[in-house]
Amino acid sequence: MRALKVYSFKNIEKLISTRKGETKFGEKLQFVSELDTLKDQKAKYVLFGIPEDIGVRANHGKAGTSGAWMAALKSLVNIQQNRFNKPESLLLLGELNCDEWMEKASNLGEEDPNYHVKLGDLVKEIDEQVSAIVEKIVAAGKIPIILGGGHNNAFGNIKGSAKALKNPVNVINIDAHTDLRQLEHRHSGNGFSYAIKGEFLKNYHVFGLQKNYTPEYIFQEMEQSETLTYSLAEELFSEDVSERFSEELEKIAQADFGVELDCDAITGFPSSAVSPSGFSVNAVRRFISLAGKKENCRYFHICEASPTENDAQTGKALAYFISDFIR
Ligand SMILES: N=CN[C@@H](CCC(=O)O)C(=O)O
Repeated sequence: MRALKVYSFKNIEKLISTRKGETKFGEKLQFVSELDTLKDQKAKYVLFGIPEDIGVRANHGKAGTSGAWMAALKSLVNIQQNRFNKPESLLLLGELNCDEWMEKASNLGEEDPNYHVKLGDLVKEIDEQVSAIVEKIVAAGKIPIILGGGHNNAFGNIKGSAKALKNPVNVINIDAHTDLRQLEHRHSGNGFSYAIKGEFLKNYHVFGLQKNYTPEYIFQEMEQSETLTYSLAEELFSEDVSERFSEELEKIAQADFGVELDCDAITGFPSSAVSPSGFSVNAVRRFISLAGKKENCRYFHICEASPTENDAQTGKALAYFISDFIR
């Protein structure tokens, strides 16, 4: 965990716009000085960020997911503390300091024939750190909320949870893509393939998979498997989508499971693979709220958001997802 930057109140103090007579969420968040003391804390949820976009770049995607963490944090600390929002239940752990990896990635030449493979090597290093942090949080009996970063970090989340629980976990992934791409170099499109290979992932459901983004070999692979299932976005659009989500959630939530949200599942959401078609922000808020209430829910990962500079709306949406999950 050499790269974990543990936060204290000082790290967020300047982000909070205080107002007389009101208490902002950031004013009452919990902190810890060392990861090892987590189990003694009363907060149920532990939030940390992964400001990187190396996995996305290794997957030929649009860079920018490294900005999601700060955008989310700025909004989160400024929502209201009130009867609906209880910051005492959330411990702000900090961030995985990705500066060194980001620096190394930017020094790689895109003309290098091994450019993507070299980025993949950096992703592997990030994987190790993410899985070690998630393992510690889950082993302490807490629920990690991970804000990425690319969807490559699903691998570390799943591996860390499975190691802590000593069993493979289930996952429900709200996503336009399966991220079951080939076992080539590590990137944001094959986190779940590697989790299956490592025997960390058991039942996997993709909710909102889009027909236009999925290669035929992945459809075939999923159909041949007993553990991989999907709900097609095109079919969900004409149904009561929350009810369909609840049905799939019931199956996955029979055992320990994680919730993955790839923001490219949301219509027009600034993300690596932004899409003109998808779920509404409000529909996704409902899914998250339903999933967060399940007893077997072990982690929540929000990824692939790619806000532009001074894009407060994206940060707000990310903060709302966090507040919905812990409510
Ligand atoms: N995690 C996203 N994976 C998608 C999108 C790639 C992109 O960023 O454009 C995929 O591999 O198809």
